[in-house]
Amino acid sequence: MGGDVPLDSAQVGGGTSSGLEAAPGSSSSPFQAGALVYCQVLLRGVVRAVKAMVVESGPARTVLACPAAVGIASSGEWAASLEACRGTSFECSCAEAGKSCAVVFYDVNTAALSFIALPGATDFKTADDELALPATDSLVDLFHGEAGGDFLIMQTDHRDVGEANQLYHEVTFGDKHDLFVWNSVLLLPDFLTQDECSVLIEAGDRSAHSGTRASTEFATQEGMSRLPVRFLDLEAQLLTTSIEKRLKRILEEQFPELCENIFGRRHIKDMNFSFWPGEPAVNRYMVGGGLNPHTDKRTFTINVPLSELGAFSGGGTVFWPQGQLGPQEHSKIDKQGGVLVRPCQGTAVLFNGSVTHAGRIVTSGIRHLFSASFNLWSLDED
Ligand SMILES: O=C(O)CCC(=O)C(=O)O
Ligand SMILES: [Fe+2]
Repeated sequence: MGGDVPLDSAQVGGGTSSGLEAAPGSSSSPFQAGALVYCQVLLRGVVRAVKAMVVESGPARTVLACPAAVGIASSGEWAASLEACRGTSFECSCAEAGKSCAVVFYDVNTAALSFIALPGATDFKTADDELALPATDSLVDLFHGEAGGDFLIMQTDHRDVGEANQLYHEVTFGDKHDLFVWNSVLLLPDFLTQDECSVLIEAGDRSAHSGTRASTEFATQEGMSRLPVRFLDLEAQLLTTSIEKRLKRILEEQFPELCENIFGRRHIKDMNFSFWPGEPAVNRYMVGGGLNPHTDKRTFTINVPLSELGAFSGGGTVFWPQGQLGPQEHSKIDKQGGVLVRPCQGTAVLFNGSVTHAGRIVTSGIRHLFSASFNLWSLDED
């Protein structure tokens, strides 16, 4: 099962392009538009070194153009061919007259970039497989024109190449961060298998179609429902019990210090869950559906995207730095800012209950998400 599979990869989502309006080449960013940079990208356990060109740079987030060969296909997998990447890749002209190459745009964490060439980095190429460099002006125009309407996500890793086998990945935001505790979201790739995701999606759909009572707490508008697992069929309920156990096991085995810090003990397998009412749930977002900024008010939240990335557009979870607003001030949030995390199916997204976050509106398709916020308690507590 997913939790027993070695977790050898990780992903980070990018921010919204509109949240990236720092002037190109702004003094707080080391990168200038047009600079060639390198980074590693990760998806489903595969690490790729990538040569990329800066389109817009900012202190925290940078928009990159990458060779289309590292694009993510509509299935959410690496695109094996340009064909598979169609819809997300763009033709642009190259510095050398008369040539063009296909690129994909991504938002990345600026900390993920370096000028140091990475071994085997994927290069920009023309359709005839010749090496070529995109022309900066053409990229900037393309990004603001065709690509700029929506952002694309790069799964990046800003650890050293040698550390690529880490079991989890951390997305940080805000000036200061501390693993899970402050401005930090943890991602566990492949936490659920594809089959497990399907079980929950199908049970959620059956429940939605049969008119089960569903909560719309925090929902932006019609089109979103939270379907409590306790109203789903038995298979989904049993699976959820095993997911709960899997999570405790992984936390205890891989994050003992974190457990001590947040639950007051290193051994948590025997502790009991106290969930937010109506959770665990399968959230179901149809077109127009999303969740307004909120906090989950429990110690710990686990969200797992159940749908494949290609099943919907829009969507993903946006996070805002902590400590800027009081607990009831969500309406003051600049919704254009924030860091978007939009990992692939089955990745567990873990964060603490005081992080403000929102479910970004789905613009096509249907997005399903497993969601549970909880405290842990034990009878032998003082
Ligand atoms: O849709 C999302 O990504 C966020 C879900 C969420 O925040 C919740 O269910 O409380
Ligand atoms: Fe939430």
